[in-house]
Amino acid sequence: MAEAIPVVVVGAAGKMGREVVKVVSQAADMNLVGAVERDPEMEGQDIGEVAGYGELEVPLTTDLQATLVMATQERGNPVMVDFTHPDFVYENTRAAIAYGVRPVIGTTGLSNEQIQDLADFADKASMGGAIIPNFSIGVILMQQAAVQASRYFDHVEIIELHHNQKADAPSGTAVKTAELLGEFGKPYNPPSVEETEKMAGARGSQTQDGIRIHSVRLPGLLAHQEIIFGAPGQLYTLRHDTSDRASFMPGVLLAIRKVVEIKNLVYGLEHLL
Ligand SMILES: NC(=O)C1=CN([C@@H]2O[C@H](COP(=O)(O)OP(=O)(O)OC[C@H]3O[C@@H](n4cnc5c(N)ncnc54)[C@H](OP(=O)(O)O)[C@@H]3O)[C@@H](O)[C@H]2O)C=CC1
Ligand SMILES: O=C(O)C1=N[C@H](C(=O)O)C[C@H](O)C1
Repeated sequence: MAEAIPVVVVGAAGKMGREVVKVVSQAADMNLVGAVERDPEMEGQDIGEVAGYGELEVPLTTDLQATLVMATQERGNPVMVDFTHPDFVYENTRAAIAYGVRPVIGTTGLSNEQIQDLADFADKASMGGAIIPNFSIGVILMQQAAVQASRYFDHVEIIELHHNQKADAPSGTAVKTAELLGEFGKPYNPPSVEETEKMAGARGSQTQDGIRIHSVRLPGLLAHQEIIFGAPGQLYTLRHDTSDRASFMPGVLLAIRKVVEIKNLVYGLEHLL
C-alpha cells in the first residue's frame, strides 16, 4: 500500500479549515501532521478539540515554516492545504513550494500575476500544486454549461452571493467563471444605449470582455452564483447554491490525492477531474 499523504492545514481553525481537518483526519490514505493558525493564543491547543471533533493529537501552531519542514520529514509526499485570507495566501504558497510541500490552495483573491508567478515557481521545482477557486463539482458543471452557452449568447452577467464574512469581492468563483467565458475572445454585452451610472457601482464591475459581475454580501447566505445569459425574447439562467461547506470536501480530498501525482501547478478543479 502507498504511503499516507502527510497533510498540513493552514487556517485550520477557520470555517473551511475545520472541515478539512475533519475529512483529512478520517481519510485512510492521509495523515494530518500539522495545523497552522495565526492567533498566538491558539498555540499548542489541539486542533481536534478546537474544531469540536475530540483530540487528534495535532497541536495548533503559528509557525508555518517549521511545520512545512516537519512535514517534509514525514514519510510520503507532503501537501499543504490553505484556507486563510487573500493577504497571506501568496506568501504561504511560495513557502510551501520552496520547502517541497505541494500546495492545495482554496483561498481566493490571488491576482492573475500571482497565480502565474506561483505556477512558474512550481514548474521550476517540478512541483505539483493546485489553486482551486471552488471545490464543488456543481460549480464546475455550471461553468462548463456556461462555456457552452457563451457560444450562442452575446449578453451575460454574473451575480455572486456570499455570507458577509467574506473578505474579497468578486468571489474567486465569479472571477474564474468570467475567465472561462472569455476564452473565446469575444466581446460581451455590446451597448445598445448610452448608460449613465447614477450611483457608482450600480452596474457592477466589468471584465475586459465586458462581462458584468455583481457581488452580494448578506448574513444568511453561504455561497451562491447565478450566470444569466440574455438574448431577444429569452433568458438562460444557471444557478448553483452551496448550503453546507461539506460540499467542498470531496474536491479538497481529490486535489490532495492528485497534486502528489502531477509536476505542475493547475488553476481550477476541472484540471484534476
Ligand atoms: N476554494 C473553495 O472552494 C473555497 C474557498 N474559500 C476561501 O477560503 C478562504 C477562507 O475562508 P473561510 O474558511 O470561510 O474563512 P475563515 O475566516 O473562517 O478562516 C480563515 C482562517 O485562517 C486564519 N488565518 C488567516 N491568516 C492566516 C495566516 N497567515 N496563517 C494562518 N492562519 C491564518 C484565520 O485566522 P483569524 O480569524 O485569526 O484571521 C481563520 O482562522 C477565503 O478566501 C474563501 O474565499 C471558502 C470556501 C470554499
Ligand atoms: O468565501 C467563501 O465562502 C467562498 N469563497 C470561494 C470564492 O470566492 O469563490 C468559493 C465559494 O464561493 C465560497
